[in-house]
Amino acid sequence: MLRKLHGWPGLVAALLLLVLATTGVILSVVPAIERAGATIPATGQISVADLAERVVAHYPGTEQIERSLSGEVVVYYSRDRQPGADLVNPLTGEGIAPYQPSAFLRWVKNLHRSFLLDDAGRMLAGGLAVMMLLLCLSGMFLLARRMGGWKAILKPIAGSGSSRIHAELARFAVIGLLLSALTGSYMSAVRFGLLPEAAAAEPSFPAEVSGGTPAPVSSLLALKNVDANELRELVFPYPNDPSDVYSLSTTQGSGFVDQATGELLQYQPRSTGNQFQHWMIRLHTGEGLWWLGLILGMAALTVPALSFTGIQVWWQRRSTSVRLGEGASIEVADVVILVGSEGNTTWGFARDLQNKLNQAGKKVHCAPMNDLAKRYPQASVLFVLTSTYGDGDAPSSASQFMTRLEHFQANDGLEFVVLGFGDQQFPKFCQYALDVDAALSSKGLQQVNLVTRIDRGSAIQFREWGEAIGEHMGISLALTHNPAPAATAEFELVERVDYGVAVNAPTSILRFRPVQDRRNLWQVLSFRSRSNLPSFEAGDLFGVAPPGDNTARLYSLASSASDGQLEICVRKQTNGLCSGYLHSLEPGDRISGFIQQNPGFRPAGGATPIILIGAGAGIGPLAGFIRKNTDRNPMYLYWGGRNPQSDFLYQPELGCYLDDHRLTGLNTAFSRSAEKAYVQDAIIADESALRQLIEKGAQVLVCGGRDMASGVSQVFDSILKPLHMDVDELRAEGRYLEDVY
Ligand SMILES: Cc1cc2nc3c(=O)[nH]c(=O)nc-3n(C[C@H](O)[C@H](O)[C@H](O)COP(=O)(O)O)c2cc1C
Repeated sequence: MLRKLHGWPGLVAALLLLVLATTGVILSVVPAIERAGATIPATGQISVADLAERVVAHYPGTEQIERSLSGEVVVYYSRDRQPGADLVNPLTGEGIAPYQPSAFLRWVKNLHRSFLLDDAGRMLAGGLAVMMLLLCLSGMFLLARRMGGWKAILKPIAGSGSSRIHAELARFAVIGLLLSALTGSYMSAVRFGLLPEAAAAEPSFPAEVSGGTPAPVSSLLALKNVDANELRELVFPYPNDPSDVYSLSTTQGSGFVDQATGELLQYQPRSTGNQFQHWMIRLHTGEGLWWLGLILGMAALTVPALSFTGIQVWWQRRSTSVRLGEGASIEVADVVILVGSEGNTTWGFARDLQNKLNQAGKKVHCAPMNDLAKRYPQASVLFVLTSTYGDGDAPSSASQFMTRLEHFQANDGLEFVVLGFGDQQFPKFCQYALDVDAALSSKGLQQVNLVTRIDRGSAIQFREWGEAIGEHMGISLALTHNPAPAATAEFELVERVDYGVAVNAPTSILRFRPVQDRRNLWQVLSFRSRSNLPSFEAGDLFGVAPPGDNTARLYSLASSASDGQLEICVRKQTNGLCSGYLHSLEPGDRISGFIQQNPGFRPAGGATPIILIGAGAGIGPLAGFIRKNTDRNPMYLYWGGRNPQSDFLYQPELGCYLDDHRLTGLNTAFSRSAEKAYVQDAIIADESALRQLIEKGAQVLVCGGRDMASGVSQVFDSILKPLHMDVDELRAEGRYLEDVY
């Protein structure tokens, strides 16, 4: 609801608000410019009587003196029967320049007030001010929710992209925008009679005046008693008319002054209501408060960017908001999927899961977590897919889940699986999923496996989770959802190094450089780089689809963006469509591909010892990690190939890395040489050294084929046994990472 209240008015009003904001920015600097050009006497330095005397000395035909809240003093006079108006110096009364209000500023003011449309336009502007007020208030609550509460509102904002820029800008500008919107709404409401207008202090003309000989203006007591800085307006009596009076208006009130006695007549102070109204106008215009004007102007300056990023966020949410039908009813469903989502991306994953379960013959019921039923009589598995929001909190479609869970009755044998969607950059990574997992366990449900945490919508992690769950359920669960298919870019092969042909394992190191294109307008506006290429690290993935096939294959990257090229290590598979295509490339050939981040497979930073294990082409990302180890942290590589003469991938580079200590130790095993050993054998041979490293907190990264990885994890379980640990435990601590295919 809050989000709808924020989104729709924002979208409708964005264009008109841009007009209001742009004109507001222009008008906001006027008080500061006026203030900079005005001479302001010190308080108590001169009275209105002094000011009038000095002005009259230079302008004998003075009819009126006006002082703006910014301090500009204007005299209206008549000379040789011609009316004139000049800006004057209040200290000397001398003219500075003819007073010529800017026609451009008048036009801007009219555009700001009424879109140049009189009352209809004023009503529209008033409506927009109210809308802006709603946007500011709903936005403040959304921001507080995003930050995990009001107390955290000033903390650094996590996240990325337009949503983060929108939140940063909004936090900076909200007070200024709120003030402009509130005062603007008030002024419109008063103008259209929705709020009472406080009567202005308008004293009635005095019934009696002394009618005596006019005294010099400098001697009139009522004018001597008022400081010049308090003056708003002094209208002079009609010349040679002793029955006329001075009309005086100050910041405090209004009255008349007898031109002979100097007595103040019919004085009326401003009412509190009038003062309030006056302040509301000043707070809106910054008149007389030049610094406030500038603050309001800076806040208004953010409106175009807020509109742009707001529309982007709205569009992203819309394009990911395709929900599913509920599918099977609660009564008959044998699988239930509950979804916790704030920004809708989790629904895309849920849809894929639901489709694939349906394909496997399951009757699936899918609903928001807030719709948790009291019972699912036929269900044997409950999936909970949830994101985390705020500071480890529930997303909006799960806000009621924990309360509803208290009344939930699980049928016997109901198993559950929690899949968390989050972002590793947040300190409480997938915290809400962990909380839900603990709550379901405490209800007596059986956990299928530990919570899996998906980082930044990783399609790979989701696919791997699906494989594991499918295996458990005895069905094929080939999950393919990818929330943001990456934009492809063109790459040119610059170098290839071939290995392994003699041992029937053709493997090539392929090095590409991105082909630079001209950026289109959208890329410029959204700060995209020329080649569509995001920043990447070794271990991230390069996606390529072979000609005539839309499905991309993913290859682990052996280089990072700072290397200026994209390096992959590819083994040619028998009948492999994509690996065959890549192996057919010659330097100068071009291909298109994309980069997908894989933050779940990176070595921990700092002095933590790193154990790298791989076989065959799995060495690619591992070689990339070693290349980047310029801090010379302890790094050990265990790698298995076929024959040292034929497929010892990266042999020259590894020699250099050992020499310059980027690599601390290298252990190899070759299956088609005299030793006939696999990488697991090299690991076993080094068992006690590895155990010591693990005791020191080492992290293990494994890359290569699935069979090799499962062999390695078994070997590690045996190595860890004397430490009363196992691979699962290391995995849960983020100390055992795998990139397998
Ligand atoms: C304001 C905000 C706060 C977030 N807080 C967390 C958090 O505390 N922990 C976390 O792991 N992810 C956090 N995330 C990341 C989201 O959980 C992640 O992007 C998720 O994929 C969003 O899924 P949804 O669009 O279905 O809500 C946050 C994201 C945003 C925008």
